[in-house]
Amino acid sequence: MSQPIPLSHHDVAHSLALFRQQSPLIHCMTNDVVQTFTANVLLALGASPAMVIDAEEAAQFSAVASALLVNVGTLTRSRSAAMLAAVESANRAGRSWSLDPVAVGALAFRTEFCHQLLNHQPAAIRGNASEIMALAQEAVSGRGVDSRHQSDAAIQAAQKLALQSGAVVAVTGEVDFVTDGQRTLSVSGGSPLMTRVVGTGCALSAVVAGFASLPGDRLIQVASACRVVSLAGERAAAIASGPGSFIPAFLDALYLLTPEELA
Ligand SMILES: Nc1ncnc2c1ncn2[C@@H]1O[C@H](COP(=O)(O)OP(=O)(O)OP(=O)(O)O)[C@@H](O)[C@H]1O
Ligand SMILES: Cc1ncsc1CCO
Ligand SMILES: [Mg+2]
Repeated sequence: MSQPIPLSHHDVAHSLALFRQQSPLIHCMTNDVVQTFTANVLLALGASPAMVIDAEEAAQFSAVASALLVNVGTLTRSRSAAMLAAVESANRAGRSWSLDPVAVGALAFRTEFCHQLLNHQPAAIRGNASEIMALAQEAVSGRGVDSRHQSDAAIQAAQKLALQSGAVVAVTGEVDFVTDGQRTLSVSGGSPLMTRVVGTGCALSAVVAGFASLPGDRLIQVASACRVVSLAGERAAAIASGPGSFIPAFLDALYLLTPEELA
């Protein structure tokens, strides 16, 4: 398997232009902590979020939305049934779905559920190093929702997970690595401040779900999602004085990003 190569600026510019043009409708089945932030991130970027969670409605909606996100951060038994119904319906309708395996490996029910979901053809999986290593069943000591591993330590796990599941896998941290199992791209940028507010990873996963639904090379689309978010994060951090002012600056930076300046 090849060494990571940097994502090209030209590819990010092209993907963002396509994302804005298509304005995907993104069905988010996400955790209770990040609902509003996730919706605001998608709106700032020019997509349309919808948080539909009842099992029957979710199955109905995932068949018509552009993309589905499943995030297990505040999973319950009944939510897992609704998520599975939505995933199966998205697959039947030929829609792509993506997974954020929050704290997988640390807790039994979500771990079992995430492994079950891997059999349902996810288009993309986005997690931190602990999560990606747990999902690929590498030896890890998961601590919950924060990663204890440098993302580069998880590259091999990400490649293995991509080959096992067929998904493009993004493992995020100081540098993000995105792989289809054969090719691996690196995305730098971002800011440590992104880890001092809740939900940047979860919102990134919703953006990944949207980009993964675009036509073209899915590896490049998912890496572009990571770059759009890391660039907005680094711009916001440059003007924020702490976590409180970071959030509005981050939404503004997402809104103001243009394909022209990315190229
Ligand atoms: N040390 C860092 N330096 C720069 N950027 C970072 C750093 N750590 C994380 N990021 C960026 O923050 C974003 C979220 O990634 P992270 O790996 O922190 O997700 P996460 O652990 O799932 O977060 P959460 O669960 O709180 O939503 C990504 O865009 C990533 O590139
Ligand atoms: C803090 C927290 N607890 C469950 S989900 C969540 C947000 C994950 O990023
Ligand atoms: Mg997370």
